[in-house]
Amino acid sequence: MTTPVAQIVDAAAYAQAVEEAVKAAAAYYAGGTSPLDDDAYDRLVRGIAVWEADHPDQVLPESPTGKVAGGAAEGDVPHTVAMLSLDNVFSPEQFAAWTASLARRIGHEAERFSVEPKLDGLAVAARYTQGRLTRLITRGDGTAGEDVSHAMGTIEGLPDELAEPVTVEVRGEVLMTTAQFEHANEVRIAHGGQPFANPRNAAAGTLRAKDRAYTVPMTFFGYGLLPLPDTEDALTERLGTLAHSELMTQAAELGVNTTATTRVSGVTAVSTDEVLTRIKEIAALRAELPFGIDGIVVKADLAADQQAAGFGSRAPRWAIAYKLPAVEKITRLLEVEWNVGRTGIIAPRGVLEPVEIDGSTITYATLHNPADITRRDLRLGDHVMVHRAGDVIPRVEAPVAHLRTGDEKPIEFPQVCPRCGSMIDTSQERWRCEQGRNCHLVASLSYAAGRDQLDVEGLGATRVIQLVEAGLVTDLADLFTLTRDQLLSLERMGATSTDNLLAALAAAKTQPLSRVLCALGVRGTGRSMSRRIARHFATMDNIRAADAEALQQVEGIGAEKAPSIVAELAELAPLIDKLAAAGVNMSEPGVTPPSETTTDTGTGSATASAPAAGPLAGMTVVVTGAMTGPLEQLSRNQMNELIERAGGRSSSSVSKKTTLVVAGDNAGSKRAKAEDLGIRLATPDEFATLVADYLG
Ligand SMILES: NC(=O)c1ccc[n+]([C@@H]2O[C@H](COP(=O)([O-])OP(=O)(O)OC[C@H]3O[C@@H](n4cnc5c(N)ncnc54)[C@H](O)[C@@H]3O)[C@@H](O)[C@H]2O)c1
Ligand SMILES: [Zn+2]
Repeated sequence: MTTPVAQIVDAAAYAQAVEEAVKAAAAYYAGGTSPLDDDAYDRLVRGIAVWEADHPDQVLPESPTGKVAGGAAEGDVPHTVAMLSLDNVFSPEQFAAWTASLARRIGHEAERFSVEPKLDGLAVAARYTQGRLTRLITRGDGTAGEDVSHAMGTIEGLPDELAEPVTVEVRGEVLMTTAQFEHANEVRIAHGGQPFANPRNAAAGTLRAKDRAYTVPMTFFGYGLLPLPDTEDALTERLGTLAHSELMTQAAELGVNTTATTRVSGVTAVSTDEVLTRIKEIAALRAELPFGIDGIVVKADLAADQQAAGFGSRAPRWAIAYKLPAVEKITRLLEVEWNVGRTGIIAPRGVLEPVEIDGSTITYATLHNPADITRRDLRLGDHVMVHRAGDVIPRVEAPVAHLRTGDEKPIEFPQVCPRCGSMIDTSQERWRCEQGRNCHLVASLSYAAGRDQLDVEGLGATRVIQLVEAGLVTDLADLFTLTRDQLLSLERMGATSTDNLLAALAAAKTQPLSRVLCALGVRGTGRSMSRRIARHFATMDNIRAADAEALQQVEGIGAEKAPSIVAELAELAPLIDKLAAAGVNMSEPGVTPPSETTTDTGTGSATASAPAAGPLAGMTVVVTGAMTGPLEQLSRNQMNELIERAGGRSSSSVSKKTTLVVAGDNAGSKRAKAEDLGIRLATPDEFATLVADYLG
């Protein structure tokens, strides 16, 4: 992993960078939302450090470099021994370099290492006097911390009373497990608050908050145990001589939860290679852990090795954090899509400005549900924190509200099911299409009955829903076997409507193959593609007999699309058979089927239909603007059908390949482009004359 650095060009940029970092760190350590994600913050601080190395006489006193918590946290309770931070490495090479430098300091290789997860919470010192928990202190600036004793009793793993009446200080990380975080947000929302952005923020905010009307549990993991001054008992004397792993066992015996209870740590490894293997194992388990980790902490285990290595001003020299890639980044929420699942659940999905998280580019993230969007007050254009770990679906965690410009737009919720148009059941947090599992059926029937497909008049969404709900129709083919009595049994269905619908369905059976194919809703076969396929193959049997290669002879079907069309048609085989059995037309009028004999000769033009005849033969025609005169009533789809009946090919965009542009009233850019390219233009009237023989 590389460690990029913010470029700082002059003293003014330096001062600005320091100010930005100090503000971000202050928000971060107070449990608020920082305008920077961790990567961005680290980049900035590294840039500051680089500039300071070149300009040592211009270092600002408030600079975050070299300080615990970037100097952003403080307190008035002095620590007996400094509570330091950790230095970082990012790769096996950097880690090997660290162990080598450690060996130089100690005078030999470290005897053995303990390997623990780097828990993503915040450090606290818990003071026990004769076994009773008396004080809780944050890390602060390392020399003094804030008294957070009000949180005693709310932290699991940090008992009020130890198993023995000893006077010691336990150090460790306070965090929220995923379950605790979810619970905390529920409670907070119930009290009218905004949900926390992530478990770390939640733990920091909760630990520091005094006088809250409610308490939410957190969890403690100890990773340090030390004597307190002016005490003399048997334990105090021993503590200074114990290895880290032994200290952890001791802490556990006293009743404190330690990192050793996480299934990923407590192991002491002898060699650098073993440590690296362990690091890899822990990293691989990251997404499954019930709490967040941002790295792995490796410590020289033996007290003697630690003493020989000593401390720097910001971090001990006998421990190192092997950082894992950040799983959270800040990016922008551009749009919200509403997807309907198999069971009818309508789920919002955020479209993001692409952002790289842990090596993958993320463009979508789940937004949970509408209530969650409202609670978080998310808006389009917001900067948002996006979380992704392992193979888990990325999710939008929280808006970074103070980065708003005022141009953000509210997120619109759908009023009806975005797939089938039915009502939405909004009684649960997860919205659901009232059609449930039938949503897809309703949507596909409505589509098939649409104007550009089978054009069944009187079969709108409401009627489709009624038929599906009554159990009369379970697939498209069932429409064509509906009886008069069945229809009459439906509510609001009189004799006239029934007869009209039956007539419309009878007419639909005679629609050309191109429309039947389109009605099947095969992906990638919209109106014009269906027409091209139907004109090429002439019959449904021929289409179904075609393999991917044969399909690619149709203009616009490439190597990618062809196999998926073949596969989908194979899946639809029972439905197509059922439609044919119900008497639905399966051929394209006016097209000669490719002859069997030519197929056998394998001349290459095997499945091609006879060269198109008609006034538009060989021409590519684009229609734009409003049609008038004899063409006035024709929809754009009907115009395209007309073009193809007359032997031409219809297209929606003007290019060098275009032969003719039919430009009606208010034709805009397409007409202009045609003029630019010197393409022949025709008025609707001129065109109507040209294709007069083919007008319906
Ligand atoms: N987004 C922001 O604006 C912002 C601002 C400031 C800091 N940060 C982030 O905070 C991090 C730096 O924070 P830091 O200096 O407070 O600490 P750190 O996370 O770099 O490492 C030191 C801390 O690790 C913790 N820790 C967890 N598990 C441990 C274990 N098993 N043994 C020992 N210690 C363990 C301890 O609390 C210790 O104080 C960086 O990743 C930085 O990106 C972000
Ligand atoms: Zn629906």
